[in-house]
Amino acid sequence: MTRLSSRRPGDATLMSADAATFTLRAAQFQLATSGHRAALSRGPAATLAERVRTFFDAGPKGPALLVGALPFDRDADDALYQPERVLSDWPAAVAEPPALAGPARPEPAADGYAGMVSSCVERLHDDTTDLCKAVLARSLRFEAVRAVDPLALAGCLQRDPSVTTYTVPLPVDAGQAPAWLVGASPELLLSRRGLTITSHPLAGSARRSSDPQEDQRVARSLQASAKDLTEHRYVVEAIVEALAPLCSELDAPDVPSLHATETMWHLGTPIVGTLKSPAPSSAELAALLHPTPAVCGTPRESAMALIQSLEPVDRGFYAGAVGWVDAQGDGDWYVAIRCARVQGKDLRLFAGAGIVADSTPALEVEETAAKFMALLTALGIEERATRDRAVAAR
Ligand SMILES: C=C(O[C@H]1C=CC=C(C(=O)O)[C@@H]1O)C(=O)O
Repeated sequence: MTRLSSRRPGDATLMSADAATFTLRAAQFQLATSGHRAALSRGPAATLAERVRTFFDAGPKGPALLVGALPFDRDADDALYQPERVLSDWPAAVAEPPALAGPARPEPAADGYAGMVSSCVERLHDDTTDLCKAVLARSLRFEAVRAVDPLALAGCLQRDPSVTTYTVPLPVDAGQAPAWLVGASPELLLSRRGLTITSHPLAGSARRSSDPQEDQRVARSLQASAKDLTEHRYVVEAIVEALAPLCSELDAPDVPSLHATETMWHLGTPIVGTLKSPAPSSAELAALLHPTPAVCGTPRESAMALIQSLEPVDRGFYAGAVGWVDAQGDGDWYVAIRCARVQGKDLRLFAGAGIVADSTPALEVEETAAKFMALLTALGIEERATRDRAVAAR
C-alpha cells in the first residue's frame, strides 16, 4: 500500500476531490484516499476494536485500510470506511476558499460563553462534585457565497507547517450535500507502528504575539502558569493511566514543554511507549483514550454530563478523533480540533478551552477567540485580524 508520499501537496499532478476524499497531512506522513468501498459497521467507541478486527479478519478486497472519524461522544456512532484507493498524487482543490457571505453567527455569543464558564467554575468549587476540569466549547457559524471546497480550505490551513491538516467525509442523510470535517490539529492522540506508540497531548494555551519579545514573554508565562499546568496534568495522567497496563515501557516527562503553532502556544508532553504483545490496534487505543481531558475533562463522566448540559450545540465530530488504521493495527489518530464542519455553503467553526477552578471567564472567551484564528485566517480574514478577533470574541 502506498501511504507515504514524499511529494508536497500542491506541486504534484493533481486530481480533484470526490465526496469521499479523505486526507491527513502531517509533517512526516501523508495519506490521501478516494472513493468509498465499504463502510465499517457503525457503532460506539466501546465496540470499535471488535468491529475493526471483524472487518480485517474477513480479508476484504481493496486497500487493507480504514479511515475516518470518531465523534466526541463515545456513545454516538463513529464513521470509518474502507476507501477505494490510496492516492499517490495529492488531490487538488477545485476552487479557492470562497468568500464569506456575512458575519459570524456565534453559538453562543461571548457573554453566553462567559456565563457557561462561570457556571462551570461554580461547579468546580462545589464540594459535592468530583469534577476537577471540564472543556467548554463554542462555535461560529458562517455562510459562504458558494459551496466550500474542503481541499481548498485544508490547503490554506497547510500554510502552518506545525499542524496536521485533515479533510474527513462525514455521514449525511440521503439527499443532503456532502459534509466534511476540515481542520488543522496540533494534537496527536495516538500513533502506532508495530509495538511502538506515541501520543502528544496538549492542554494549557496562550495566543501568540507578532512581537517576538512579547511572544517569548507569553510563552514563559504559560510555562509558569499554575492554572495551565493543572489543566495539562489531568490530560497526561489520564493517558498514562490508560496506556500503562498495555505497555512494557512508557515514558512521559514530568514537566511539559512548549509547543507552538502559527497562532497559539500550548503546553505539550511527548509520551512514548512499547506495547506488550499481542498489541491492540491503533483504533482500539484511540477509542480507549478518547475523549481525553484535553477535550472533555476529569473525571470523564462528570465532565461529559456538564458539557452536555451547558453547550447549546452538539459537538458531533468536533473534539473527536480523525485518522486511519490498517490490517496490522498500525495507524495515526489526531484530536479533531481547530476545525470546521463544512457542508455546502455552511461552515461551523469550533473552539474549546479547558476550565479549572481558577479559570476566569473573560480569559477563556479570549482563548477560544484565539483558537478560532487558525480557521479564520485560512478563510482569508487575516488582514482584518483586529476586527475578526472582535467577531470571534463576540
Ligand atoms: C479543545 C481545544 O483545545 C484543546 C487542545 C489544546 C489546548 C487546550 C486548552 O488549553 O484548553 C484544549 O485542551 C480546541 O482547540 O478546541
